Amino acid sequence: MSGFELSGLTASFDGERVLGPLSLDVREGERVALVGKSGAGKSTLIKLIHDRVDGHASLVPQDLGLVNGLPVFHNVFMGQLDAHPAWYNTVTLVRPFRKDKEAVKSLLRELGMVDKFWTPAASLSGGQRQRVAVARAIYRNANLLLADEPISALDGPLAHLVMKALSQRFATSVIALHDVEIALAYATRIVGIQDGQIALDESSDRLSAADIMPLY
Ligand SMILES: Nc1ncnc2c1ncn2[C@@H]1O[C@H](COP(=O)(O)OP(=O)(O)OP(=O)(O)O)[C@@H](O)[C@H]1O
Repeated sequence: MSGFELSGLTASFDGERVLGPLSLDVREGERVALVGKSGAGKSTLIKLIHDRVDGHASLVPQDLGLVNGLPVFHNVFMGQLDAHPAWYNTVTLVRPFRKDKEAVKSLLRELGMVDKFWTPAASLSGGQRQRVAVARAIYRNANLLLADEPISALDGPLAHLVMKALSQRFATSVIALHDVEIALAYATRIVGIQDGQIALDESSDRLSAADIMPLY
């Protein structure tokens, strides 16, 4: 699965509708940025898409979902847990295979994190944790990327490094981004969420930051 066509997307909390009903079709090769103010419904939409594509996506959740007691290597390896039999994953916990170590190392090198290979996730900074979650999503190697604010803890150059790595690896993606300039630079399509509805849906080359600001 890479693109998708979803309709009837809704979410409610405590009986109150916070999202939808809305439809979202994403074609293969589209890079969609979800923008909108805090609380608009971006995270909820990403979670719904993830549920509806039945896990056939690489996911960077907002809470990252790292296992603090495990080193960076194992956290990244987790991206491919379901690609291996249980015995392989159990052996990897104690004595990882060389080919997996090399593959994870090369990814971490690209993200400027190779020196943290054996560092427990609990000892990482916020930006380092974010890059581990990004590495895990890349390592999973799905055809679709779903990411919720994957660069919110990164400074300018690192934010660009991560966005470039994600753009190179995933032809099709839906990424919630609070940085409008980055959204315009990396996405092919901007979907603006306001009060749980799609308030803007436009090709990014037809938009400027000023067109997006009314959403905030
Ligand atoms: N677990 C929850 N329980 C109750 N309400 C929730 C829950 N999760 C989200 N909401 C509500 O749903 C709405 C949409 O939240 P959501 O996290 O999707 O927004 P967002 O656009 O991702 O915001 P942010 O940019 O701050 O992450 C908000 O009003 C929020 O308060």
